[in-house]
Amino acid sequence: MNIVLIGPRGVGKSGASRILARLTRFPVLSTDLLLSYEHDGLPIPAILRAIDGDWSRFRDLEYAVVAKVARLDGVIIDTGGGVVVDLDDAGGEIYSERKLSLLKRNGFIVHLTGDPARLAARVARDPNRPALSAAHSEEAIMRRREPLYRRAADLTVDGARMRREELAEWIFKRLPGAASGLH
Ligand SMILES: Nc1ncnc2c1ncn2[C@@H]1O[C@H](COP(=O)(O)OP(=O)(O)O)[C@@H](O)[C@H]1O
Ligand SMILES: O=C(O)C1=C[C@@H](OP(=O)(O)O)[C@@H](O)[C@H](O)C1
Ligand SMILES: [Mg+2]
Repeated sequence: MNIVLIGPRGVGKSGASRILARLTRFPVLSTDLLLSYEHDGLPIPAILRAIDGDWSRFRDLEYAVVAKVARLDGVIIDTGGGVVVDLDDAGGEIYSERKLSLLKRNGFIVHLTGDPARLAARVARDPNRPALSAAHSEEAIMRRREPLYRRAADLTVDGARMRREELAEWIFKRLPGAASGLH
């Protein structure tokens, strides 16, 4: 079984993944990093520029990575904040049945949640996070995605409620046996 971290940008998925790796002895695979790996090491903003900012294509590339990584067993999957979405014909974000059904087949989905206003301020300072939309604020996008994360989640926890180590231990205690690294 895998452990899959989902949630908005800046909530602490990557940080929590690293601590969970220590506790479970599972390795971490980041979908964003694997996407970069498959594009000759280009960072995410550069991949987006190379596809002319086409988020629908980005979601297809992300899907291809998810399809591969979800076949592994005994890994922590650190996802990008948009893993729960695909785009409909009008460009609106909808629940990504195709990505989540793959991740859920052999994965325990841990949702980190946090206050969208605080998270939006945190990611605004980070040059490695491309703007998600010219039309909508990061905060509005995070609020709209919240029910999609909840729909996917096996476990939801407020990422800001505890220190990072405490948070990872809180999650670790609630993992099903097969995902705890103890089997
Ligand atoms: N619990 C926390 N308290 C304070 N800062 C945090 C916490 N979790 C993460 N951060 C900081 O927020 C930023 C985003 O964390 P990161 O793990 O990269 O989030 P994500 O992978 O969900 O986008 C980093 O600069 C990190 O140091
Ligand atoms: O929220 C999103 O749609 C995205 C989040 C990013 O990952 P982080 O959540 O690690 O910032 C990255 O996958 C890409 O920029 C798109
Ligand atoms: Mg991350």
